Amino acid sequence: MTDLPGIVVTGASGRMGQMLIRTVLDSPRARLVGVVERAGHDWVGQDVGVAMGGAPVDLHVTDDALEAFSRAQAVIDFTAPAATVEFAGIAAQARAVHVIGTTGLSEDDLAAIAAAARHAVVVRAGNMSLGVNLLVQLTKKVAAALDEDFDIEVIEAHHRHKVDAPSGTALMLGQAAADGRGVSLDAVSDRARDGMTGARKRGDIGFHAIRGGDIVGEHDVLFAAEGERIVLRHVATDRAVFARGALKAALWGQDKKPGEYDMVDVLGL
Ligand SMILES: NC(=O)c1ccc[n+]([C@@H]2O[C@H](COP(=O)([O-])OP(=O)(O)OC[C@H]3O[C@@H](n4cnc5c(N)ncnc54)[C@H](O)[C@@H]3O)[C@@H](O)[C@H]2O)c1
Ligand SMILES: O=C(O)C1=N[C@H](C(=O)O)CCC1
Repeated sequence: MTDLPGIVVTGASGRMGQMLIRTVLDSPRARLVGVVERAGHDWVGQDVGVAMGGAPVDLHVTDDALEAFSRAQAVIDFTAPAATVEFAGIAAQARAVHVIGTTGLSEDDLAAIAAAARHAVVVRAGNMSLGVNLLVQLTKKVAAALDEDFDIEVIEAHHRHKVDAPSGTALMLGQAAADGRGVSLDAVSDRARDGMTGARKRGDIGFHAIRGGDIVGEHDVLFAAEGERIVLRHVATDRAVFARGALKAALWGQDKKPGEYDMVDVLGL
């Protein structure tokens, strides 16, 4: 039992944090050795089982990431960009696999994570579900097969609390479409249409973000031409799909060399 990889979950009280804690506690392949929340949060110091509204699990929420990570083989982190950058440095110091689900990371954030990945395994993906990572591969193939007579638009929908747009998943899908076409996403990305925009530019990849209610995550990649269109769609109805993927990544990373990996590597797609 004690040989099972020890996992720390950060952002314990969050939507994903709670889902991850349940997933690790229920897993026969890993043990939960720490749960981290931001300093000042009222969960800090509480038994996490009780804080989540259930029975005690004899594990208390801490704001001391350094101490928690030092006892872990992997850290699963779905928090916020500033926290994730800080955790990347601490996980690298502890030589723990850092599984990053956090989205909305800037170029500077990504550079800091790349620096940490020189010393430890980092697995990062804007979406950890099997379905979306398959959709990424399909998007690349369809984009490669079609020419610019097909306009590509990525449409995503999420719950009202989401703070970043386009979603990490939408950016993965847009990147896959651009890769399939052999173009730079930065050069063709069209993210904001409002007012007298002029006609659509041939070759652009458009992004649209819907926010409302409790939508878990929905993504369409639309290929629209004269007389026909193709829609590739993924609908997540349960955050468990992201948590299962993240735990798989944490276990997969145990015997890998330091470096940056994604879910395509983990799933062997
Ligand atoms: N990659 C994926 O598959 C995937 C899936 C779902 C969500 N996400 C991303 O995960 C992130 C979190 O999503 P959520 O819906 O759970 O958000 P949330 O707001 O419910 O949870 C974030 C948690 O992180 C905590 N936090 C913030 N700063 C912290 C710090 N310094 N130390 C410790 N904890 C800290 C917050 O207190 C909060 O509990 C977002 O970026 C979201 O886009 C990714
Ligand atoms: O709920 C969120 O926030 C989600 N974020 C990821 C994204 O930005 O794509 C994955 C889906 C859910």
